[in-house]
Amino acid sequence: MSNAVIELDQVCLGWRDRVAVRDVTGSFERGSLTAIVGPNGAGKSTLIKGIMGLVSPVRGRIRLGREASEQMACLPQLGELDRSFPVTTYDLVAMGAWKRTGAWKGYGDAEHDRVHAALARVGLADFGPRIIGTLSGGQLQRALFARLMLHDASTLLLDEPFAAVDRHTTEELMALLENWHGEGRTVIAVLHDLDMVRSHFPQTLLMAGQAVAWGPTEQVLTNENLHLARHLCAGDYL
Ligand SMILES: Nc1ncnc2c1ncn2[C@@H]1O[C@H](COP(=O)(O)OP(=O)(O)OP(=O)(O)O)[C@@H](O)[C@H]1O
Repeated sequence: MSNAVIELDQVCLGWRDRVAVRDVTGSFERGSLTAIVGPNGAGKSTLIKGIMGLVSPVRGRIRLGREASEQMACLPQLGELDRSFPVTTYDLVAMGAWKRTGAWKGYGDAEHDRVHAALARVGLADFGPRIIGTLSGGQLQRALFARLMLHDASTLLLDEPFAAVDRHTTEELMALLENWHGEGRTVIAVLHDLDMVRSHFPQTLLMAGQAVAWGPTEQVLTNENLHLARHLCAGDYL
């Protein structure tokens, strides 16, 4: 499968009797940095869930290369996280090491050091003991980025990583994301800010139930394609 980490072949994904993603074909190349954009309800999160294996295709195939199937990590939408769960910020971040430590092995010094380093890297050095329900939206998003660092995965999927985050935090988290890309990881992020996509993401997949366009960002985010996406998701907006 050439340099593709994830290949989609006429993928259709749905919820009960409703199709949310229709006939998407294409691939994410190893080391690429791709934004998935589109109006509300365009199927962006559903596609991420399909790639993660949380939703099975009703038609078509999603093929993961070996490194993606063994080393994939996801940053979920903030709304999908149960913030009332009584877990500390430290423990939330440490969960990222689960694949290395397993459920019973416990944490060695090296993993403790990694958690502290990740917390410090996202500006939460003193927040380890705080229960996650007491964090602001931006602080929680930083903690989720720290958890992704612990995963140390080669393929990273991020669903609206900058939602509920101020400009300063967005810039810091975007720098982290670009750093992962610079390290050769494959990064896929669902975003709404098209200016940010234009300035930071070389590849874009524009969704509107189906793939309207997929390729180099400047060729995808044309007025014509954006108009078509709005039309296909009538009633919604970009
Ligand atoms: N858990 C679910 N159960 C039933 N339908 C769902 C579920 N999640 C999403 N859908 C439906 O699937 C379609 C695509 O939703 P999805 O969340 O993938 O869109 P999105 O592009 O991520 O939207 P947004 O930008 O608003 O987050 C919508 O019509 C939505 O109502």
